[in-house]
Amino acid sequence: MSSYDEEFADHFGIDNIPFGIASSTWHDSLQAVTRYDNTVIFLAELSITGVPQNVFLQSSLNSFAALGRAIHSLVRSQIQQLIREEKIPGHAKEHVTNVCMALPVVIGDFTDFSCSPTHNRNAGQALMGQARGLPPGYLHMPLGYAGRCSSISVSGTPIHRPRGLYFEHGIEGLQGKRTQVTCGPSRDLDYELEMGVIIGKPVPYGDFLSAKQASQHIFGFILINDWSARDIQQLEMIPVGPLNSKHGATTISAWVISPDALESFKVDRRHIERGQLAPHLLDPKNKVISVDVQTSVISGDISQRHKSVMCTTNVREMDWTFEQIIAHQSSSGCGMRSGDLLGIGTISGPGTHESGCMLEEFVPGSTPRRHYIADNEEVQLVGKCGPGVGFGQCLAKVTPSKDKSAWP
Ligand SMILES: O=C(O)/C=C/C(=O)CC(=O)CC(=O)O
Ligand SMILES: [Ca+2]
Ligand SMILES: [Mg+2]
Repeated sequence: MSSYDEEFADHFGIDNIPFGIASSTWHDSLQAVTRYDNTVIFLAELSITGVPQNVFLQSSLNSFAALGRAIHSLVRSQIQQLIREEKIPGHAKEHVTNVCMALPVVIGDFTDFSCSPTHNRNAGQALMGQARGLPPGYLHMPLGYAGRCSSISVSGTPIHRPRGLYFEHGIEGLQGKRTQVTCGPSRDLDYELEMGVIIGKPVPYGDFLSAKQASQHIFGFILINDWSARDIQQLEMIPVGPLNSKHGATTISAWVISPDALESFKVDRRHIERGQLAPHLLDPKNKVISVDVQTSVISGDISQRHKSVMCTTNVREMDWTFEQIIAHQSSSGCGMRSGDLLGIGTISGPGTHESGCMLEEFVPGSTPRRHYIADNEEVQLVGKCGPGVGFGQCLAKVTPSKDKSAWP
């Protein structure tokens, strides 16, 4: 793992106990780990009861996720007890900079929702040049689109600038005249600050969940950067939604934060003006998780790293909860597998510098602080709930497209 991960020791106190997948010189096969402070603990080395022996030696957390919340809670509390009693054996521990993190789960399906009213209003206007208002379904159900799994990578993995078809434009950007179409590396590569939920206990095909039942199927939460090539998106998304603009890359954070760790950071949700909801979407607890999230763009090389904070906001700004997006996704009877990923959408608040992506700064009439992401720049997302509980970072560098040619 990069030395920058050391900066996040205070996200991983005794009240967190996240789950991840890692290898190291001493543990050369990928396996299940947790993190306490700056120590990564290899779970197969611990005496933990209540789980099948080989679960922690697998190269993904899917089998562990499938065991359900009662087992996850039991394992978490046993780890906490071992840490408190200083009974973690030396050979189970490695410093965070000596391990290599991998994708925590094999993701079979990825859906990305769009639950921020601010993002919905601004993104449409910036892409199309005119105010659109909220889409007709927006207040009735969480709206989403199918993502792609083959290009999801773990924090620290460089991404390639996506290539595709888009309207040729000059400095006037996406608002320029939209006539000539070209094909080449995207010129308007953006990030999207998001959080996602990973499914634990599966939902059989044909069954569905209400929002009230959904929490039993949550394995945990991660940060997501839903990289978005805005020029490609502008040309392709009408009428069936984004495809290659979103599929070129998605970066997720390495540590899966459990619902148990987040329980004490639940707050009352803000009032949302909308009509009656379908019964499966009712969430009578009316609580949302409060996570302070931040996006930064990092330029320069290792000797002179310059970081600009682009956005600071909180996931409680969203109009739908994680339980509601799970309920909605399952309501067709599609079934859900352990490891499936559902993103909540770009987290944008209403205030200044609360936009979870750059596109929103390009709404006609506003003055963006900078252009989209250049090759060799890095984008860092960070999520923190409170003392000892956070997500660490979701970091990735943009490298040039493998093919830099342009057509025609
Ligand atoms: O609303 C639009 O025009 C654009 C939508 C998106 O970019 C899709 C998306 O990823 C939504 C989100 O992250 O909230
Ligand atoms: Ca998105
Ligand atoms: Mg993406």
